[in-house]
Amino acid sequence: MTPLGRLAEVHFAYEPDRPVLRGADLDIRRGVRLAVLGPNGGGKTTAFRLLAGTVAPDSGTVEVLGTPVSRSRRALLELRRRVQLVLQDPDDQLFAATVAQDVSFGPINLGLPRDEVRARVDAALTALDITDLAGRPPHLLSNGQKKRVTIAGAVAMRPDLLVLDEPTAGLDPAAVEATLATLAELHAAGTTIVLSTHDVDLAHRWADEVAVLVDGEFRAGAPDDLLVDEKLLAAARLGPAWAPAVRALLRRHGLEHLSPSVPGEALRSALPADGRS
Ligand SMILES: Nc1ncnc2c1ncn2[C@@H]1O[C@H](COP(=O)(O)OP(=O)(O)OP(=O)(O)O)[C@@H](O)[C@H]1O
Repeated sequence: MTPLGRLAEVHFAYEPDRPVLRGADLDIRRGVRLAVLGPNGGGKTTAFRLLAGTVAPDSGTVEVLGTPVSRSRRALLELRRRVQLVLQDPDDQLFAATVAQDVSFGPINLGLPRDEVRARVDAALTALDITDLAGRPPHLLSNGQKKRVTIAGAVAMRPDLLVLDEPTAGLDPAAVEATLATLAELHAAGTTIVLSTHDVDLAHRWADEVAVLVDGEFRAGAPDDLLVDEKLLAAARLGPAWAPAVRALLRRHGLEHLSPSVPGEALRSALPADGRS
């Protein structure tokens, strides 16, 4: 089946002698939750920008639904319906006088009727739990609130593929959980989601697939397989993950039905007595 998004043998450099992607291959299957991990400056944002058509590869192909991404005006407008990229820093994306105006910008640009725009904006603000912010100027919001507004703006476009650059960076733990819960709802509603993160445990518990970007190339696979590879994690400057280790421990005790993300008390009461001390 044609993947929703694909990078094949992609080479890319902003400056000729500083390659960022060096033959990168990545398939994004429809319906997947894919976490992309890698060191600072590794090229995660760049790969996302290629998918969104804001930069073009030096060689290789970038495709969305089997069609090469073209940067003509018309093609980019069509691409915006399919792929929405939420940047890491919300200040790079927010510019309207109010939150509601900001979220309505994309749907208005699509030329949708006014009622449809209003319905989409209402639905997006509700999905992100920010209806109370609708009339506020974005620049007066906290970073976490701004992040939710930028995600709402992308959601209002009803994309097939939602790409989020470090959506949980800088959020307090409750906001991280709220963001993940929202992403779970969007995913359940049929959106394919790709996010980047430096948090291996978050990737492990959230993603169906992970892709680790090292030396300009992706290694992709199942979280349980890839995120226990200490050499790979070290190469990607990522810390060792607790979750895969806990899962292995649970398996050893015949408790594989429990999730490593089960809160501590439930886990303790479920562990055999010798594991409790
Ligand atoms: N507009 C630009 N012009 C020149 N170099 C750039 C530009 N944008 C990014 N780079 C360089 O490209 C490389 C990859 O950057 P990119 O932002 O894709 O990495 P990243 O994996 O998203 O990093 P981080 O984890 O820090 O967000 C870095 O070395 C960066 O300095």
